[in-house]
Amino acid sequence: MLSREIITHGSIVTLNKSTNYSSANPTLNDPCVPIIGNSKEILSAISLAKKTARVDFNVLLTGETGTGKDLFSRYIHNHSNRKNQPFVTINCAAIPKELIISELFGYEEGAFTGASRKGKSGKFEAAHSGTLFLDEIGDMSLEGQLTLLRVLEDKQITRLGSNLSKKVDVRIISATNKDLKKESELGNFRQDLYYRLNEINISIPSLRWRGEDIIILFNHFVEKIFGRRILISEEARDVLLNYNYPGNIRELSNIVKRIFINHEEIVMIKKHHFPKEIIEATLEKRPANPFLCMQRKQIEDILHRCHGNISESSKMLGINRRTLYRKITAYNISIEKFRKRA
Ligand SMILES: Nc1ncnc2c1ncn2[C@@H]1O[C@H](COP(=O)(O)OP(=O)(O)OP(=O)(O)O)[C@@H](O)[C@H]1O
Repeated sequence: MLSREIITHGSIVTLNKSTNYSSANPTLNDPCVPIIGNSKEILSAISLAKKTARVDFNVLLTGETGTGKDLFSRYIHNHSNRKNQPFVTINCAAIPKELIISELFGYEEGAFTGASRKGKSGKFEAAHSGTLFLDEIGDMSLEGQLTLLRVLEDKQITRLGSNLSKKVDVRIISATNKDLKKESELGNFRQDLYYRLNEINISIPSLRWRGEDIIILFNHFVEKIFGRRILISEEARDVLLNYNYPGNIRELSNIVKRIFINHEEIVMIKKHHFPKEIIEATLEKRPANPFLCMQRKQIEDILHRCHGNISESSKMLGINRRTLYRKITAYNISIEKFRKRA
């Protein structure tokens, strides 16, 4: 088994291949799209995305802002047999309501005031034989939704101002951070379109629920932004694990950028290097991050499996013995009850 020593939060830890943050991640070296993470939650989303890629079903990606929906849409395309064909994206929230139809389906010369002389093809034509990613689909107007539904049913488009229909072969991936089912019940989103788009749903987990990925992703962004690895103090690690990340991975990457701007030369990331509001947010109600509750359960499960043996448990958890003892004390876990079972 490959093993090597790295230093985390000030102490030397021997990591085997399955606990090293870079080699443990099966997708890190993926030539297509690196989706970083090693938590059960993200691995199962990746596995579903991979399976889905092989078939031509429409996919609806759901998840909070910054969780990686855009990344997943590219991952699916890059793993599909359309990978050498166009991947076209449209952000439905960024386009004015009155322009969405012409953006999607194109227009002929003089179709409306301001239409260019030559006319223009739309995103559907551009994505022909490839994938069209409809980002923020929950923000599309009802009129746009109706036209989209017709195209999905007929598999042909008609440019604005034209009588001619064209066949299109496009795989649709959509994404939203809204609860589309609820929106359809409220009448804001067409139910028939919702079911058309949601042939497969992939829900991308929020970062706060992917506790073990927080440090992996943090290290990834540190390496990417600083261009080197940097140690993390134990207190800094606690800040990272305690924070709630409403902006998810985008926010985590921004935190690293802010540390870089203010402390480019540091050799260890310490608590006071974090933006003030992040530290303050973690001081409020504990635990701010529901992962910490899970962490207790995870530690108890491993202690149970190892009959309370600290060395074995710490190896399985990928932390050193001292850290495990600290956590056992902090969570007030009784090791004795696990030892009795031995
Ligand atoms: N698992 C991941 N590994 C590495 N980088 C990631 C991961 N997930 C997201 N990112 C990065 O985080 C940022 C936000 O991701 P992305 O734009 O895909 O999120 P989103 O869910 O589409 O956000 P929004 O709903 O706001 O459009 C991007 O820079 C992306 O590369």
